[in-house]
Amino acid sequence: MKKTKKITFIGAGNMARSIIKGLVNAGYPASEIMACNRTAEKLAFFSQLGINTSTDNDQGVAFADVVVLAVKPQFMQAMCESLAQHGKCTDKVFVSIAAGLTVARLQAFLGCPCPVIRVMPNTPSLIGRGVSGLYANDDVSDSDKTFVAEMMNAVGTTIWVPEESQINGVIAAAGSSPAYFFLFLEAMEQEALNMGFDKNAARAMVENAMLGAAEMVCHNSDLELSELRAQVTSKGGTTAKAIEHFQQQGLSELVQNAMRAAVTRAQEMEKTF
Ligand SMILES: NC(=O)C1=CN([C@@H]2O[C@H](COP(=O)(O)OP(=O)(O)OC[C@H]3O[C@@H](n4cnc5c(N)ncnc54)[C@H](OP(=O)(O)O)[C@@H]3O)[C@@H](O)[C@H]2O)C=CC1
Ligand SMILES: O=C(O)[C@@H]1CCC=N1
Repeated sequence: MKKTKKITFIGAGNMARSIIKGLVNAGYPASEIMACNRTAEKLAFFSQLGINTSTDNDQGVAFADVVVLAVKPQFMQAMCESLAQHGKCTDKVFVSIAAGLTVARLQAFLGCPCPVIRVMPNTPSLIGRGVSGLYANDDVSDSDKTFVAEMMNAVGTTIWVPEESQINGVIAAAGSSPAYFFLFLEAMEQEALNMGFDKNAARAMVENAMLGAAEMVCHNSDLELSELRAQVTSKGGTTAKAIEHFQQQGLSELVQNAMRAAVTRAQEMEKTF
C-alpha cells in the first residue's frame, strides 16, 4: 500500500482474523494494526502476529485512524453506543463489515455523522484471495475511500457498489458463498467415503478437483463457465449423466433460492438490529 494508517479492529473473530492475517502476510506493518476483543483468549493468536491487542475498545479507538467494526450485527449497537459515550469517534473513519446494518443506522449508533464505509468481505481474505464489496455515501472523502479500497485490495479483489442495497447482493454472491462451496465439497467427500475411499484419498480427490477447477476458471476468463463445463462433458458419457441429474433436480433454481434467502435475511437484519 502507498500509505499506511493505524487500523483498529473491534471484534477479533473469524473475519477480523482473516483480514488481519492477510494484511500482515501482504506486508502491512503489524505495529500499525490493533485488535480489540471483549474476551482476552481470542487475542493470543493476534499477539503472535506481532500486532497490538487490547480488551479495551476505547484504547483501540484512541490508537486508530481507521476503526473496523467487526462484531456480530446483534452486538453492534451496544458496542458503538459505548464507544460514542466516550466521545472519541468524531475524527475517525469507520469501516463496518457487518451484514444487515446500514450506514444510517451505524451513524445513529455512533451518535455522529462520521464517515462510515461498508465493506462486505469473505474469509479467503486470509490467503489473499478474498473478494469484498464496498459502499460509501457522500460523507466519505475520496482519500478515505482510496485507503479502505487499498486495505481490502491487499487481501484480495474489491468491487464498489453504487447503491447500499447492493451490499446484500454481495453477501449472497461473495460474503456467504465460500460456505456454499464448502457444503458442496462436504457432500462430495462424504459420497467418496461411501464408495470406500479412505478419508485422505476422499479429501485429496475433492480438494484437488476443486482447486484445479477454480484455477481453470481463473486462467480462462475469456471462456464462458458453460464452455469449461462442456469441455468435461463427453456426449453420452459419465459427466453428462451426473449433470443431467443436477439439472433435473433443479440445481439452478436451488442456487437462486438460496442466494435470495441470504438477501432476504440481510433485509430482515436491517429491521432487527
Ligand atoms: N465470517 C464471515 O465469513 C463474514 C462475516 N462478516 C461479518 O463480520 C462480523 C463478524 O463476524 P465473525 O468474525 O464471523 O464473528 P465472530 O463471532 O467470529 O467474531 C466477532 C468477535 O467480536 C467479539 N465481540 C463481541 N462483542 C464485542 C464487544 N462489545 N467488544 C469487543 N469485541 C466484541 C467477539 O468476542 P467473544 O467471542 O469473545 O465474545 C468475537 O470474537 C459480523 O458482523 C458478520 O456479519 C462479513 C463477511 C463474512
Ligand atoms: O453469515 C453471515 O451472516 C455472515 C455475513 C456473510 C458471511 N457471514
